[in-house]
Amino acid sequence: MATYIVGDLQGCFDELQLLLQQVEFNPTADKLYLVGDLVARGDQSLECLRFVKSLGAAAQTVLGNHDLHLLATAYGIKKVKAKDRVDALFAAPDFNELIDWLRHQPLLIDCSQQQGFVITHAGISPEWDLATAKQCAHEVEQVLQQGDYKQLLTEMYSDQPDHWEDSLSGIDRLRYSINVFTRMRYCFTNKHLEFACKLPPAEAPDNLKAWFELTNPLYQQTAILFGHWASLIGYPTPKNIYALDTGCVWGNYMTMLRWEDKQFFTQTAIKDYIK
Ligand SMILES: Nc1ncnc2c1ncn2[C@@H]1O[C@H](COP(=O)(O)OP(=O)(O)OP(=O)(O)OP(=O)(O)OC[C@H]2O[C@@H](n3cnc4c(N)ncnc43)[C@H](O)[C@@H]2O)[C@@H](O)[C@H]1O
Repeated sequence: MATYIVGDLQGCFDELQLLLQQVEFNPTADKLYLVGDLVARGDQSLECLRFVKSLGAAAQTVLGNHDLHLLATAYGIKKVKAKDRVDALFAAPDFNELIDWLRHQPLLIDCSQQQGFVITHAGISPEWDLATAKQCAHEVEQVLQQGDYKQLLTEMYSDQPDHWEDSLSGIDRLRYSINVFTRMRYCFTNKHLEFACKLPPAEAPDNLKAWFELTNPLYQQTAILFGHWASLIGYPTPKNIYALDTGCVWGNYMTMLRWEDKQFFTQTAIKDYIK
């Protein structure tokens, strides 16, 4: 049995299949984890969702910002962006089923006890320990799965609050958590979140630090596997920090990590997705 973790798909279904063939993935014995953003911009979001759902217990994903945005568009809260190329998904007979399945996916997968890693789409706040991260993920998942998820998807679009306080409550607390788990890249040195910069660290302003370069004992205690940040490609992250989005949809490649021996497998983009 092997454990594989793959970076952002963003509708790049063929590259995922080629990677799975490369490692001879066996769904009856192996496990596939996904760091989220299964959809948007690539041309096969429908196939990606159907495939991951069809794997059942052999696969598990977290939610990314594009996945949450898809949910918002599916419930009529936001308009579909043409560049997201999700027309085939919206026209599919199993659309509602796929959207319902997606809404029930978590923000955090915790394998720290058994295998020594956790997975989120963007990262874990420099202001959280693991217990707080798990609690915050749980609170958002509860609303998405059983609460007023339409209201949450309506009110999640803001960059505030940009820092954590234990006293945060209501939509502010949920929004901070969503932004950390699905959108974070940079922080100021005081650990406040910054969302505008999407540059690679070498080109970022001096007053910004990648979230994982701030001080948090958690970052040494367990490995953190994440995606989201395509321009991080080639950046030497610290031990324990695994950046798996290598920008397939932007013309680079898709990355899959086999956890047991830490071997990386890659598949170059086979199409020009962003024209
Ligand atoms: N709570 C919330 N608040 C607000 N919005 C929310 C939200 N929840 C969901 N959303 C939604 O999130 C979606 C994405 O936001 P956007 O803001 O539209 O998209 P993005 O930054 O391009 O994000 P992406 O996740 O695609 O990041 P990536 O690193 O691949 O790409 C980032 C950039 O890196 C660049 N890039 C990629 N590879 C690179 C490389 N190798 N070198 C340099 N740059 C590179 C790309 O050109 C690109 O511009 C929107 O639909 C938005 O509505």
